[in-house]
Amino acid sequence: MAEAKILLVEDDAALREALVDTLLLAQYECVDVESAEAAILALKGQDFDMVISDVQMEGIGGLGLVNYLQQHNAQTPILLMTAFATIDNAVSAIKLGAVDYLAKPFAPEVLLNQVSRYLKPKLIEDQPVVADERSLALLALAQKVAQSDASVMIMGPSGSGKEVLARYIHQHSQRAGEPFVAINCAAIPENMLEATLFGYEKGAFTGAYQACPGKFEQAQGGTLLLDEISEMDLGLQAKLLRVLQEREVERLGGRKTIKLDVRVLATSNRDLKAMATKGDFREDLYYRINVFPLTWPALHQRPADILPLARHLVLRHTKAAGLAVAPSLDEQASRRLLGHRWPGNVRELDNVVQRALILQTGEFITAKDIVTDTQDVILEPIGESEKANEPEGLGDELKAQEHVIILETLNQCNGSRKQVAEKLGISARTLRYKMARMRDMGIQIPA
Ligand SMILES: Nc1ncnc2c1ncn2[C@@H]1O[C@H](COP(=O)(O)OP(=O)(O)OP(=O)(O)O)[C@@H](O)[C@H]1O
Repeated sequence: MAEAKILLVEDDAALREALVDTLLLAQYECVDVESAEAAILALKGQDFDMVISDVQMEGIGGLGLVNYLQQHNAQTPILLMTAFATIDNAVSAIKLGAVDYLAKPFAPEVLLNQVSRYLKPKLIEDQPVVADERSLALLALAQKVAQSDASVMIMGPSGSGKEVLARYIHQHSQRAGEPFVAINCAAIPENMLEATLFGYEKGAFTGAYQACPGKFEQAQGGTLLLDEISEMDLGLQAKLLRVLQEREVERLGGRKTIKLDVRVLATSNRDLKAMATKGDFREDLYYRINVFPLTWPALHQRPADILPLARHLVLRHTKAAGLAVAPSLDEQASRRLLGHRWPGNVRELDNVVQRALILQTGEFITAKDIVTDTQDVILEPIGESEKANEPEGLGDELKAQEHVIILETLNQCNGSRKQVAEKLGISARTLRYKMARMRDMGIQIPA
């Protein structure tokens, strides 16, 4: 799926870091360089949807870069920034082909307003929403695996997002333009699963009034997801193994074999290896499908995902209901979400969000609107004694200390993200995510 990718050119390192933060938080992908020359090299190696560049830099500078773009990438919009906001500069930049001009200093919203005129934010609708380091690593791995044609076994507890990850792999694979077909092996009656998977000819069984292609054929050229594969009976597992080995399928009651070009993904929330050891799942099928295993941790093991996911789900349901404005989560509601253990994972969070949208009034979702699957009463706002019992009590305190350390170091380093990351011994990317989460919690971060 296309993502908006921006090339940022700025020779002031601290400002560059701050601008990258602003763009990343607004869901844009961003590559940053410190000169127009480096920008030209980057433009030769990859495609960008937009360039944002300083004007006054050593070398050919921003105006030289506008010239280059006009000659080589005329369709890529370039937005310029300069500390010397003279009307002359603005006029010459626009004459040369820049789409617009920002006078420094400017607020992050001003930049984002300008950018959004030329680009749509990254599509998040079908994409997994993640912020926790563990989930980010999983997604990066999934993206790599997507490039190959290997079978992937996606594991994780119920409702953790296995199907979302399967779609993500398909969308990032060479097969993205071809069909993605999912079949839930647990939801289809045992006696129908074989016909549904492999298809059948007219008259193959009572009720087969006309021929019907199976899911394998429907996924031709694309990806087939065998959801909850652990629920398939052993007899059918043997037939599935044969289809995967031979790469061809024969419809029930048919004589013709049909060559297949299908990538197979499977999911399970049970321990398939243990099932195979006990003889409840075919070991040979297990090894054929488990070429690359990917596992979602339970939601409570990736707490940084909870609030971004909740916001995403609020937006999704508000949009589906045709409402123009989505309510925000207030601090107490956020604390309650972070304090819950989420046995039902993201699906439970989805239910909780839907309930909250029914219960809430006004601009905010408050703690009393948060009713988890194990509750049947509307709660009072969290009191001090209750807070002490929350599993995340200690976590919150540590987090608060971390926030103070980050803010103090930012002050000491005059806002230079690079120096802060070095001083704290974390990567610039980790720092960005930590700051993003702090902003999400309403903490003001100096520019
Ligand atoms: N990372 C995510 N980003 C956005 N939505 C998510 C994410 N993870 C899960 N969801 C949403 O949560 C719900 C459950 O996800 P999904 O069906 O992928 O889980 P699952 O692990 O396949 O569940 P099951 O084990 O019951 O088959 C869906 O509505 C899905 O859109």
